[in-house]
Amino acid sequence: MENIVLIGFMGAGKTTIGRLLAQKLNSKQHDFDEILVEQIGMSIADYFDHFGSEAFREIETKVLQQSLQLNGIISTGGGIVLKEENRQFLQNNPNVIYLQANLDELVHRVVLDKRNVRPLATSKSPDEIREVYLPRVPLYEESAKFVIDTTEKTPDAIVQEILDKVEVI
Ligand SMILES: Nc1ncnc2c1ncn2[C@@H]1O[C@H](COP(=O)(O)OP(=O)(O)O)[C@@H](O)[C@H]1O
Ligand SMILES: O=C(O)C1=C[C@@H](OP(=O)(O)O)[C@@H](O)[C@H](O)C1
Ligand SMILES: [Mg+2]
Repeated sequence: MENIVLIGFMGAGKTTIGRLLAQKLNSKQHDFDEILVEQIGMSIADYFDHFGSEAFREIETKVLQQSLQLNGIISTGGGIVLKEENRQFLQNNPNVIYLQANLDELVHRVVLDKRNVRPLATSKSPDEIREVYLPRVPLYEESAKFVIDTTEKTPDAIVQEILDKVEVI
């Protein structure tokens, strides 16, 4: 099976949808949230505090390069498109899906998600989150083969939409 790579802003559902897709396809999920925490040996929030975002982005790029060699469902982190180098890797992959939602819904989901502390979104105002979001939109668009609007859709409906779009055999 070709891999399927999910990109998009924080709260887009990359982790949630990736998990469901992997179950449905009887495949493995490679989730950046989990892989990065394991590699850095602390929470992402603590890593940002101690070492800063640049160091985090370096590790994230290595994780992307390793993950793209694997089969399965790859749930990236929302900042993966910031580096040109990463965008090129993504453009060379056949099944990169941009999970999109309107900003109000993304903010709402992130605020409600108590399992994850996101240094660039948790405890920020909606205006501050918009400042992070807006410059990223064209980067997600240029990195993806397919775009799926997840606003007001259930995870199951989104999974079905993805399966209708991509070649998974
Ligand atoms: N389609 C959806 N509708 C409603 N809530 C969702 C949807 N997808 C994800 N969520 C919720 O939004 C939060 C962030 O989801 P997550 O999968 O961690 O996003 P990401 O990995 O893209 O940051 C979680 O609380 C999750 O349950
Ligand atoms: O958008 C970002 O810069 C980030 C997104 C997070 O992952 P999710 O998109 O899975 O929340 C995580 O990698 C880190 O907090 C930075
Ligand atoms: Mg995630």
